[in-house]
Amino acid sequence: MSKPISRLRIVVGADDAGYEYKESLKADLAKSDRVESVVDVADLVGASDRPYPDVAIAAAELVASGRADRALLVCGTGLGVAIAANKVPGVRAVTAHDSFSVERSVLSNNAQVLTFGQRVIGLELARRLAQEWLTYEFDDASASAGKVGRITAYETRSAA
Ligand SMILES: O=C[C@H](O)[C@H](O)COP(=O)(O)O
Repeated sequence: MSKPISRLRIVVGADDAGYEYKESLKADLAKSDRVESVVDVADLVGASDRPYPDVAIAAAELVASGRADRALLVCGTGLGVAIAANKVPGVRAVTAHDSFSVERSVLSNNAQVLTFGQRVIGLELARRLAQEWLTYEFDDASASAGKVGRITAYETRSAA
């Protein structure tokens, strides 16, 4: 029997360029039986028009501290929120706009943060990719684990 997938605590966030997609994705996540809870960064930082680095770092810090399992972030391209989230130690954030990359972001890279660009992909594709993303769970016993571990080891060395 396969292991049941964990229910996820997800934080969502967007800047002004990603607001509409974030709202739509948040509503989808709230309805998913794979999701335990959804927190919106805007409710934590007190505004929905914060620059993308503020949003991404606040979300990534929730993931890094263990208060959230994953983050789904949206800006114009998805790139700025990924760059900013990746500055938070322990966080692996990717922009992925296709099904295979979304799958591998979890199964190969154990990325906890997925980002989309509202100005890049259609809403229905973003919604579908977010649903697919929920179905993947990293396997600590997989061949990919050692590779991800080397990223973490570098991070630990460089912080010393
Ligand atoms: O990566 C950055 C995002 O796309 C952001 O939403 C827009 O940033 P800009 O206004 O600096 O282009």
